[in-house]
Amino acid sequence: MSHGWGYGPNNGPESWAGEFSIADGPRQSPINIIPSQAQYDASLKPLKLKYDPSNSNGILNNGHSFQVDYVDDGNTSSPISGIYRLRQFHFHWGASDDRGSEHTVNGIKFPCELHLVHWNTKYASFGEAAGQPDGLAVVGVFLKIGAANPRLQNVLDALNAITFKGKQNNFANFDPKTLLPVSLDYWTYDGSLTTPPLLESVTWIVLKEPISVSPAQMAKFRSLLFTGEGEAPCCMVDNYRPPQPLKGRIIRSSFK
Ligand SMILES: CCc1c(F)c(F)c(S(N)(=O)=O)c(F)c1F
Ligand SMILES: [Zn+2]
Repeated sequence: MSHGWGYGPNNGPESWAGEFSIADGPRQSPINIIPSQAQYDASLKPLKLKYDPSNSNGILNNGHSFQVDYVDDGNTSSPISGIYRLRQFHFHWGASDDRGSEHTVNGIKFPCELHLVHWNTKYASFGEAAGQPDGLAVVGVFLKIGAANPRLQNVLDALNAITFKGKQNNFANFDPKTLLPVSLDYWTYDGSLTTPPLLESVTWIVLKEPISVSPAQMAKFRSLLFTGEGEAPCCMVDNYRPPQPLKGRIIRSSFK
């Protein structure tokens, strides 16, 4: 019997506050972004993302999503004001194309959302940074149904080997910068992890421009399982937390 948090009827986002009281905290994520209410901030720096593909370290089905991990003790890249290191990237998606993203824009849900998780190297480790209000920076990228995205294909082809929870495989020399859209215009706000432990340590950087994904590619995401080998299979879908109360926070934009 699998215990612990998840996305099912008995252990999903509405139940997380039972074990993680910060779920009702002042800076929870995701949120609904209303562009007309965002404040343009000319002092926001352009996003400079630079990664070393040789640091990609493997792909893992962690039972909630899948993630591509990066060796994060190498040289640093300075993607956001300060020195941040890429730790991993992962996705959230729906059972159908009408839902799946965590952030929404004017209440619109996208079928999928990519998260690139970075930590602030003013702290000694990811674990320490995750407990600090300025410890993490996550870049969020929406995926929108359209033409097949060739840059996603290497990642999707690797999913066949990690269908079950706990499965991992090599995944070398992948530059996640190739997944980013042309425009790096973004919204930014102070938030949290969107999964337990829901720590309020994330500066969110949500890109305005989505990348494309085809219906067939979305079916690849949905071929994963939340469950392990030998368990009754449960499709890995709808692994997203819905938008949380803004509680007076300001959303800033890097663009007019
Ligand atoms: C604890 C590892 C972890 C996650 F599992 C996670 F889902 C996210 S999220 N959805 O907020 O980007 C993180 F940022 C993160 F660091
Ligand atoms: Zn995420």
